[in-house]
Amino acid sequence: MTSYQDQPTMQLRAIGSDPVGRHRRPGRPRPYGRHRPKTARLPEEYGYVPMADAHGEFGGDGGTHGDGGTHGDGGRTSGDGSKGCDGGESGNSGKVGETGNSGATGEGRERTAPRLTARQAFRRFWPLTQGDRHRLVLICVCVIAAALAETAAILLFSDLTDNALRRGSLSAFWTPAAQWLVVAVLGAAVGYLGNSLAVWTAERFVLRLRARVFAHVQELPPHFFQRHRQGDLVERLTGDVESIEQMVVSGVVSTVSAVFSTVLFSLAAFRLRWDLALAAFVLAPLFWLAARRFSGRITSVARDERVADGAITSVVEESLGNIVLTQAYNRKDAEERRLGREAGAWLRASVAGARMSELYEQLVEVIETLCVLAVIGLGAWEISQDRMTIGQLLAFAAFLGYLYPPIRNLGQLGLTLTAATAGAERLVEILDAEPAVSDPPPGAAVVPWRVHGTVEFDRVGFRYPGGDRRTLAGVSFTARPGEFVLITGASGAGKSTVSKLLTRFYDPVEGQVRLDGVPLPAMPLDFLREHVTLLPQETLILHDTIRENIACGRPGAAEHEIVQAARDAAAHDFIAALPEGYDTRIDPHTARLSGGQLQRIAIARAMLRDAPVLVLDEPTTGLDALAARRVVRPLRRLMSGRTTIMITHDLNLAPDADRVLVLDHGRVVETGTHRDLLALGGAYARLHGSQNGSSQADTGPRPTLRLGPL
Ligand SMILES: Nc1ncnc2c1ncn2[C@@H]1O[C@H](COP(=O)(O)OP(=O)(O)OP(=O)(O)O)[C@@H](O)[C@H]1O
Repeated sequence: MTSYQDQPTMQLRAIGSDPVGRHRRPGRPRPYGRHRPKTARLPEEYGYVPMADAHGEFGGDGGTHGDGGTHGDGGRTSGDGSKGCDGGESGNSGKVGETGNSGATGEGRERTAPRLTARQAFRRFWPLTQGDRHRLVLICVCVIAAALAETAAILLFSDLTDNALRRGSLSAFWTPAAQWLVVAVLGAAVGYLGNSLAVWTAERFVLRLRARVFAHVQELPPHFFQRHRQGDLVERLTGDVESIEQMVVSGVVSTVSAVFSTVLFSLAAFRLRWDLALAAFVLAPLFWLAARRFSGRITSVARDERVADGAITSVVEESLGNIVLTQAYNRKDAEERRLGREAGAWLRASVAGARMSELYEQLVEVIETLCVLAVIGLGAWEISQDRMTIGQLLAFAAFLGYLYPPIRNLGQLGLTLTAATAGAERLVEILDAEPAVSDPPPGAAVVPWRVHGTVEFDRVGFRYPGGDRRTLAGVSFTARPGEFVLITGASGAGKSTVSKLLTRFYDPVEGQVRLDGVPLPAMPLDFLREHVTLLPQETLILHDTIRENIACGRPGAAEHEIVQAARDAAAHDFIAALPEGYDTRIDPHTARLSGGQLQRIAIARAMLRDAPVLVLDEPTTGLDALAARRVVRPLRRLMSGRTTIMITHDLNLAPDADRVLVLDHGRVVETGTHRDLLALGGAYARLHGSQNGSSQADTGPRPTLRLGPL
């Protein structure tokens, strides 16, 4: 019979992940979906736990010393607490179970994500492992080989203690010692290979998933972004994406590891002492029951925490984006309270999660103690019957230190998976959001042609998705190549909506919009947007150099073309005067350039694009009179020879228009030239009069935007 005299002295690596964190190092993610550190994962997360952790569950070190995970959590909780919530908040930190609603209490935090089971979430994201499945298979082979090596080492250790140590025979030492060494080297080799591959595969999965979600987000219509806070979307693209990796790649590897380790270690246990092994297994289902009991609550806390993470990012992002408003209106305290509220919700969810994790840990600890007591009880009886020595019993008890972690991990893995579904739900919500428009099916698109620039709106009606009323109804007009059509009307009349239909952010629900007689949905989106340039109300600036900001109008443009576009936009002089010239980095909130200067950079970009149709949405909004005057000249150059649809309240530009359209509650109520409409004395005359402080008095031209020679 095999016997053990002492603890194993060799550092065996127990295989199997430990997702709930008994062996967790500080900073390692908890199972209920707190997002992972941004660095590469620790090898243990793929199923390889170093001896320092595996040791001591039942061995001399005892469980308390191996409790790095607890300290890790503690450190993190306090560290995150400093994010902005005061210590007093922790007094509210919920009891376990009380946090179900905690994440939904803060302002603007909605839970709109669909509910998924872990299985549905897994099925949804598993296809993304395509291309890396052969690596996953190889990782699993490594995991199994490592478990085999571990088992062999356990058996060789028993051989050594039985034959070399107990009998005190050195000659019986050499063969098992050499075999053990070979097994250890092989185990190290597959461990290295498996871990390296696992990190590579997991990171590739994260990369692929993020790219996929990001690509999808970029196709979503404007109303999606109006309904979701930007910070929350950022959180989904970072933290949630990473939590899904835990479910898919690490989840599969950890499951294979735990299952094989459990089976192999169990076989080894039965081989060593079948009666003690039976006693050890009798209470094992309790691990599974404990995990089941906790899974629902952990998912709920995980959801709260993901939502709270998104809310914190949103508040920080919104506050910093609105820093002028904050400072000018003394809103510093209000913003701090806002962040404090969100951070408080996060703290409650986080602390509840940590407590639940800890509760589960301690329960598992008690179950393990019960199992060990069952083994010791049976062993005591065996010893009293002279069928066993105390050394053998202690050796078997030490062996349980290797046997229980993978069994326990099987239960914990369930928790990790259910927790990761919280992140999956939030990503599925994005992925299921439909783009408002799509390219024509392959083969159905019209053949690209040389666009002349005739724009037609033919009885166009439109309602925003989810909107309760029509924004546009029966809108018809035509702008021929080179014509300048000005659209005006009261605020909310539907003017900007016209620009969104013309650039196909949405399709009309009635009627058609056509370019050169071709309905917009019949041409590829890229083709349309190459030929219709939008200069929206807010100046669009990339976080990049001025050169790149202009060049993105036509990627690949030569330097002299960029400079010429800047000259035409009256931007070259102030750009050249900057110390770094065209290499000056700017961003949307840049203080180095004025609003008018940024607008001229946007005009230079449009110049370079050289599209036959131009849509200008309030091109001078937000600029003072001087800046607006400086922008008008380059605008004249830009508009020259192009079909221009200008949306504006500023009727100073109207005398130059070939046609003026007046929109009211989504309908065209008047159309004609500036002079005709003033003479008509209707809606246009009233708008014009209110702008100029007189009614119908001024019928003369206001030569601000003459499209004559440049
Ligand atoms: N994403 C949206 N979902 C629902 N309704 C919307 C959406 N965007 C705009 N609307 C509504 O459509 C109507 C027309 O909006 P639009 O922006 O076209 O008006 P506008 O004439 O350009 O106004 P302004 O001159 O103030 O810019 C408004 O009542 C607005 O509330």
